[in-house]
Amino acid sequence: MSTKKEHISLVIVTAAQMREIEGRIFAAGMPVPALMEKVAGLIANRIQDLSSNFEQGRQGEQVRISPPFARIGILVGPGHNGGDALVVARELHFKGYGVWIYLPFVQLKELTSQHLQYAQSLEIPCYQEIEQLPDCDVLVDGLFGFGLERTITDPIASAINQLNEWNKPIISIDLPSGLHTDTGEVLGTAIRATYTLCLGLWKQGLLQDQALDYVGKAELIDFDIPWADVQAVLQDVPKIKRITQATALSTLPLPRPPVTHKYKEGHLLLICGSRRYAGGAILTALGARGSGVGMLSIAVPESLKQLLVSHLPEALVIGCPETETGAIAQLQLPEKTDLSSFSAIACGPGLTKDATSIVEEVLASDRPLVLDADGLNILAQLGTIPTLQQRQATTILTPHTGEFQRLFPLVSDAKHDRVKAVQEAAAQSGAVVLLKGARTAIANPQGSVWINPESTPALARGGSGDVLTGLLGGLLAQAVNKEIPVEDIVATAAWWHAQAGILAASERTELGVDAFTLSQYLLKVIS
Ligand SMILES: NC(=O)C1=CN([C@@H]2O[C@H](COP(=O)(O)OP(=O)(O)OC[C@H]3O[C@@H](n4cnc5c(N)ncnc54)[C@H](OP(=O)(O)O)[C@@H]3O)[C@@H](O)[C@H]2O)[C@@H](O)CC1
Ligand SMILES: Nc1ncnc2c1ncn2[C@@H]1O[C@H](COP(=O)(O)OP(=O)(O)O)[C@@H](O)[C@H]1O
Ligand SMILES: [K+]
Repeated sequence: MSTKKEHISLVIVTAAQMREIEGRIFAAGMPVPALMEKVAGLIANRIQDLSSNFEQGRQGEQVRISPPFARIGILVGPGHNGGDALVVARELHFKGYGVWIYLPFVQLKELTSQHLQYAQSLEIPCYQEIEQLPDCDVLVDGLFGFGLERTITDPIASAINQLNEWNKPIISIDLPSGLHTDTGEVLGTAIRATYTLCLGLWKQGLLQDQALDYVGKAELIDFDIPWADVQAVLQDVPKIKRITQATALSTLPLPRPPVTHKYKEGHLLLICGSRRYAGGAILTALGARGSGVGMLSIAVPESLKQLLVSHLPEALVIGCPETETGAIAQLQLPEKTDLSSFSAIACGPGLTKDATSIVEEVLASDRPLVLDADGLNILAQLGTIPTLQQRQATTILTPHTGEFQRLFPLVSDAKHDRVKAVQEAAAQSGAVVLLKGARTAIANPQGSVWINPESTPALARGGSGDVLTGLLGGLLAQAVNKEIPVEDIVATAAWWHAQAGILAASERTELGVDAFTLSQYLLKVIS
């Protein structure tokens, strides 16, 4: 992959940014029709590749969907998304497919109207009513792209609902029609795509959790947007980027220097577990082990010590005095050790809310700190923003949506726009915030955001977050004294964790990825 292509695959844009980039290309002399022709030609080729893979059983037989058998329905909207679709219709017609157009609009943009006129001159049938569209093998959705700003109403809304009910493969051009380009919100109703061919640059809405039921498998159609134009538009605004394998691997502590020792490779202190939640401590520790951290110390209630030692013989397990309820009552570190002895601290999984004083103690330390689970619930009780304002060192918070709402009740709704919510939370708290979900989003206080674009619902399972906390803590400890931005390390952990889930699910199904198994797949991702 060329450097430019690598850069392009990282970028995430809003509709306004895309329009500005597009405007620069046109202002530089690229004719609008030429760009549409180029883009739609690429889409038509990709649809040809994809549609040959859709097989449909008819009376028990398997039929390959390729010319001259294939019947393709093209859904055309009034703007340039519809223009793209009409060029695709024409190209597929010439390739020998049976093509039918559904176009429920009268007012079209000029270029779209010209393409319609030509398609009609080729005698490609065109219908205004969805009922008239013959039975098709595949539908191509060019109703709306990034120009959609208003809620879709009838009759288009009913037509979209009906198209979804047909259960045919649908390939959406740019984004599934009906999704808000930035938030991924459904504007009334939306096409449920099998594939989404995103044009030029990734649109932010495609990476928001609420869009995922509609997006299907998403891929980027690169049409050679000049990098200078992307930079010119994006340089002054907070950068929102996709985590890729290349970005994630670039911050891994590999290769190790030949001359080193265990403390140089990071010393992580985990503080986790209670009598009630013993397993969470083991899973967090296994995540930390997976990170390769040089030295691992684990503070647990005394009654869990033997259990932890038997699972992690390499770790230094610190048994602490416990409360009546079996939570850690006091951090009793070994002689000559205090919190400043550690490269990083990860605190929270399985603590219960009875460990408030422990969380206060780590918050008061000058060490980089990951807070998760009960660590976050306790922070919320202490008062997130005023408490974090006292901290000088790095803090990383790793909430799921429920924890996020408890931590940041005044931040805008994380269900509506996760990217905006995580940006606001990081800006207000000064922490790096990782908002868990199907598309985990990570923000730093300056507004930079990483989004993890690939994961698996196999991870929606108790304990998988504990593995992430340990893994992240281990990577953070190894990065101490290295000049890697903290949010990049957090992004690497999120990517690694998700990839382990994907790999495990591919070998064991989505039901086979318990948190222990997940921890065992971490190494396989990078080896
Ligand atoms: N960027 C690039 O580099 C390239 C972009 N390209 C393509 O252009 C697409 C963007 O095109 P676009 O700007 O024409 O907008 P698009 O998404 O087709 O829809 C807007 C139309 O819908 C209408 N409309 C809106 N809401 C509505 C509603 N609720 N119900 C009914 N109507 C509604 C709205 O009408 P109006 O608001 O004026 O009434 C307007 O006419 C982009 O996604 C990509 O496919 C490529 O060709 C080349 C490279
Ligand atoms: N639908 C999903 N798709 C992908 N990843 C998911 C999904 N649901 C949850 N996850 C991931 O699984 C992990 C769950 O963490 P968390 O909610 O803290 O669980 P626990 O506290 O039980 O360990 C997070 O990393 C989250 O991003
Ligand atoms: K579309």
